[in-house]
Amino acid sequence: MRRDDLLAPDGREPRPGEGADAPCPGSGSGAEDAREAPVARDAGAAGAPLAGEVVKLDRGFPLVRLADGRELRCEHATALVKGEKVRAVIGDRVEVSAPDEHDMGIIEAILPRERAFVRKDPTERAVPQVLAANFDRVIVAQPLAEVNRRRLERELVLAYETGAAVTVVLTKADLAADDDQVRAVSDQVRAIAGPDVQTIVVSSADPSSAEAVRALVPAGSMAVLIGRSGVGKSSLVNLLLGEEVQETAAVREGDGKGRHTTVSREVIELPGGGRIVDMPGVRGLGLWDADAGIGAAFADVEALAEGCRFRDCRHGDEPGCAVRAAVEAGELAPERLASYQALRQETADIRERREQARWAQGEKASHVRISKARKAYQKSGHAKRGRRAGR
Ligand SMILES: Nc1nc2c(ncn2[C@@H]2O[C@H](COP(=O)(O)OP(=O)(O)OP(=O)(O)O)[C@@H](O)[C@H]2O)c(=O)[nH]1
Ligand SMILES: [Zn+2]
Repeated sequence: MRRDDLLAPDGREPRPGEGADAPCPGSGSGAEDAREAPVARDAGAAGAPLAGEVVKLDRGFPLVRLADGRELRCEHATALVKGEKVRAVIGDRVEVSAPDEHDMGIIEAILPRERAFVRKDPTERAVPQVLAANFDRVIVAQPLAEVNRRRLERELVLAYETGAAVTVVLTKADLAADDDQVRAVSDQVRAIAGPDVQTIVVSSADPSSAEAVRALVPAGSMAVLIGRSGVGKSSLVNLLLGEEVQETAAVREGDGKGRHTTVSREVIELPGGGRIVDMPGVRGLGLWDADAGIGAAFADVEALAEGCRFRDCRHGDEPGCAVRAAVEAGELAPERLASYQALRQETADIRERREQARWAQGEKASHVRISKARKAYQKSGHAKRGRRAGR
């Protein structure tokens, strides 16, 4: 997908589905089908496309909520997906048609995204993958008693890169040894996340702990919730809802169906009018465009780097490196510098792969142009005449 697909467009129409009453049920199959109202065929088929928003994505087809609140399963128009790997993602605003002969709607257009959460496609060498669009906040969940610093740094880079507001939620606080551990971990996380990021401690043993999170997702806004499997995202969503809507691991383990991992992505309406997307299955978080994200997540390192003698200092063994000096003076943790350098290297590598891919594609395209030109030439008869003349 082209980068400009992700850029901010103009003013927006009101979000379709805003103020809808019932929260979406869990990811169990079948439940959502019941809510799919048959679309007024003539409305779409008559010409004017219907505005909608992708509110659920699972292994099947996107579920689009139309401006009037009805929901419709959709497939992509062939013209939209031909050649390019364009797919509507959760939060996308789309235009759909509903032709008479189809039992599904057709996504004719995906409107430019105000914001997108993008990672490197884990199955491809140099292809981006958009996971969600048009949200206002990214909530990064980490288990308080087992914070994975490197994963947190990566999650923060990706979250910052979106340009949305960022919050860290430390989950399962009841598993902490004592209040001292809660305070110590919160302080460490604050040091990593930076002074602008709010860090909230929650526990499903204390439902009121989620209040501070709910306050960050006011009416009309949407948050996406990321974090590794089992960190307690679904449990947090249930706390925010005040009821069991998202199925959690414990529920599933109980019925002997093995470890549950949420597979669908859906927009969930919260009681206060805000909306949240539980983003499951985000295991690999390969960086795509991440320069701004790294700059924001490692603002401390970049501020120090201003003092390096060379503008392109890699903070290795260059003379006059202010960053290394800070490490040696004990002002910057060596592992933080190591993370910074590793993430910078990762973006440099992906950039190079993109260049290579672009180059290879350009070569393929010119090959096609040459063989087309050759065929046209041969068809025109010039080739034969040329050959005869050369004899
Ligand atoms: N002790 C304790 N356990 C919790 C808490 N929150 C969640 N858990 C447990 O942690 C496990 C995983 O919780 P989930 O909410 O399903 O985790 P998830 O992040 O949604 O996992 P995926 O759906 O795989 O992405 C379950 O067994 C929950 O009961 C908490 O605050 N305290
Ligand atoms: Zn340096």
